[in-house]
Amino acid sequence: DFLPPELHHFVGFLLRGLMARFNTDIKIIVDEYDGAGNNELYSAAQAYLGSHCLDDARVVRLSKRHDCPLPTASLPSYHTTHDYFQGIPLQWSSVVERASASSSPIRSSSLSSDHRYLELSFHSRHRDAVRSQYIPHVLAEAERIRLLARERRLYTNRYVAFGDDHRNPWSPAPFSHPSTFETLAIDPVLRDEIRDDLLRFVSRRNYYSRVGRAWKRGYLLYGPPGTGKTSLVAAIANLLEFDVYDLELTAVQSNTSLRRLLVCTNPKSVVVIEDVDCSLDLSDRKKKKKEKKKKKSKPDSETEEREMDPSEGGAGWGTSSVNLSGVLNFVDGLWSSCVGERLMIFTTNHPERLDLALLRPGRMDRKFHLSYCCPAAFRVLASNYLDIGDEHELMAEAEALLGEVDITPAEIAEVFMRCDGEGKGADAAMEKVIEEMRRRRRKAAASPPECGHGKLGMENGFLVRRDFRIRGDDDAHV
Ligand SMILES: Nc1ncnc2c1ncn2[C@@H]1O[C@H](COP(=O)(O)OP(=O)(O)OP(=O)(O)O)[C@@H](O)[C@H]1O
Repeated sequence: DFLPPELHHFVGFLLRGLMARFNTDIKIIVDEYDGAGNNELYSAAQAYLGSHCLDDARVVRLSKRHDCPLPTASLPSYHTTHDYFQGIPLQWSSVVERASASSSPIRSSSLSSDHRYLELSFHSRHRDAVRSQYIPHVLAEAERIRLLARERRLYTNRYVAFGDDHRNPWSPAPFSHPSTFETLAIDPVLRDEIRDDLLRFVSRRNYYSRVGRAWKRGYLLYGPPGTGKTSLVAAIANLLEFDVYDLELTAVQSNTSLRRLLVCTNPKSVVVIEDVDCSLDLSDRKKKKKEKKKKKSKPDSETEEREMDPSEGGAGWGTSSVNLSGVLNFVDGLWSSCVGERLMIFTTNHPERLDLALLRPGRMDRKFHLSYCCPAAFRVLASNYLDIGDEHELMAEAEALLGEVDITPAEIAEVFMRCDGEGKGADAAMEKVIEEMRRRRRKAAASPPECGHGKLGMENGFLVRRDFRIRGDDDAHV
């Protein structure tokens, strides 16, 4: 009190200098923000200290993120904990400076008004060991803790639709589609083949890394509408307990956005693009070139008409500028180096409209044809919807008719749904379906064979396109 303020300052300065000579401790300050954003070292140290504190500290701060089943621990503010690394005693303190008390330039650049930091103290003789070994150790441990938490994530699978929130384009919801491989009415051989392929895929983490391939698989599900493509996607997600990312290509602005979306997906996910032939122009480039040539040779008025035809699609439908190259990269680009297994499923009613580059193995590893209802699939539907089996008196007739007419599982399911379950209702439902199939058979017998061109088929497991035109019964040009 007797000293003038200037002397105060000077004496304080001298005393601090003197104490520093005797004090051999060193302090490292790890700020929460580093001026440009979050300081990764701060988060890593908090994760490291959290797991450390859980073991022996008297006070621990716990928090839980919505997508993580386990809470994460950290060192509470204004608390201190001790650590030993290779015999070096270390002390960590969590400090918060209120806005008015702090003069840090970093605080002003952060969003929070408080300045949070961790203070690491240790003896000066350990300076090198701390810098070159302890800090990397903290970072590595934090990464290990992060991966462990991720692995322990509960995969109650989610349905994630593509939304318009720019920062979080995927809007998740719990996935609870009831479709399973047991309820699916498809050829049992095909069903088992798909199931085996999926189970082999998910169990082959090491195999994929050994052969130098990204751990991903692409499926093309093709076939007429109502044959169970969407139901199969749901059954796959349920079988593997994967999240479903439902992507609407036309809603994606650009190839870059498409890539960004994919990077935002989690491991153990199915990315689905339904009716891919309808969303963008991903048609065969060779075919398009031929068509262009044809167009040039046609009169002007006809050309204009074709240019206006929206059914031709084309990159840039609506406001989207996603094109074939973007989709090819999306399916098989460098993004696939993202950690974890991913399944990509495209569905279409018209596989012949897709560019062959999209169909090649590596992009579409397997192509599954879901076709009209076969007898085995019919039995599954009859059992699920009507609770009847092979012994039903009309079963044999229904199965015989299925060999003659095309009817989809969706159409049969709809007839079954309209009747009241077991007993008389089941008989009536069977009769209705049989009547409908008889009607189709009569119609088919009365009408001439259909003209068409460009058919798709499977040959030795490969998708093959045969360009041919049928003009009549015995006038087929291949
Ligand atoms: N194979 C099937 N097994 C069981 N149910 C089916 C099957 N196929 C169709 N269904 C029934 O028909 C409805 C339509 O099926 P789904 O949407 O899976 O067909 P899709 O092939 O995806 O049709 P689209 O090509 O028009 O999208 C579903 O609600 C489902 O109940």
